[in-house]
Amino acid sequence: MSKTIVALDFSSKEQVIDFLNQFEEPIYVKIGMELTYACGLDIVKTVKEMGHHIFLDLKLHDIPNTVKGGMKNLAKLGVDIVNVHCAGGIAMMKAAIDGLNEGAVDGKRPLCIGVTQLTSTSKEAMNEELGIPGDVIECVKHYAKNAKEAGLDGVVCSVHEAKAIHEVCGNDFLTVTPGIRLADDSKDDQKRVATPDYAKEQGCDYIVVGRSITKSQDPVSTYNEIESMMK
Ligand SMILES: O=C(O)c1cc(=O)[nH]c(=O)n1[C@@H]1O[C@H](COP(=O)(O)O)[C@@H](O)[C@H]1O
Repeated sequence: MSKTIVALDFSSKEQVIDFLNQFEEPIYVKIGMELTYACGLDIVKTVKEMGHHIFLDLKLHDIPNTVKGGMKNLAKLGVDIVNVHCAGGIAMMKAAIDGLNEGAVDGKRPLCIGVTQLTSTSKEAMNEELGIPGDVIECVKHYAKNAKEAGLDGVVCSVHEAKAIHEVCGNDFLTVTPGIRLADDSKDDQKRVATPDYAKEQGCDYIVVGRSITKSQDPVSTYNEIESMMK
């Protein structure tokens, strides 16, 4: 199974198909809000029929009853991973799992992971704008413990917190890490970034990579290079 999840941050079905047609084997992809809001959830069916694994990244964050109902319907799509914001709290995360179990296809629900602090958030922004004191790693660990208590399968965090999360929540608890940059890439809007090599060293279960691959001159060779660093 691939360790690199490619973020399909495109705005049309044609762009997605052209991009995916370059790959000879199925890969792991992430369908997020840009693509879903452009194409609707039909895009999930299209990508699934091409044989790819899917992380459906809609980051649910609402009252427990609404998240439960939303997850029940998302579970029916037969994707591999879905997510919520840990900031929604333990009751909301438990409701997400209940909804996924209710909607599970053939008794198998998607994995559910919780977004801790976005990788675009710096310590300064977390302290001053969000009003959360302390170091990012403390907040991320706290959210990860809540996610585990609620029955989630793992969290989204930066590479810099993955090791600490495995220590606190166990090695079976998934760490999915965006904010991946190759040495010569710009950071763009990301703040807590790291290379694939460092992600491997820190024991990240999956890395999420968008622009470094989708905007590469040769996406397939960049993907292969990144994937080989994670093996
Ligand atoms: O949930 C996510 O996937 C996510 C969480 C997070 O904290 N940071 C983050 O960048 N992401 C997603 O990961 C992808 C990163 O894209 P690039 O910065 O282009 O590699 C985007 O699709 C983001 O939506």
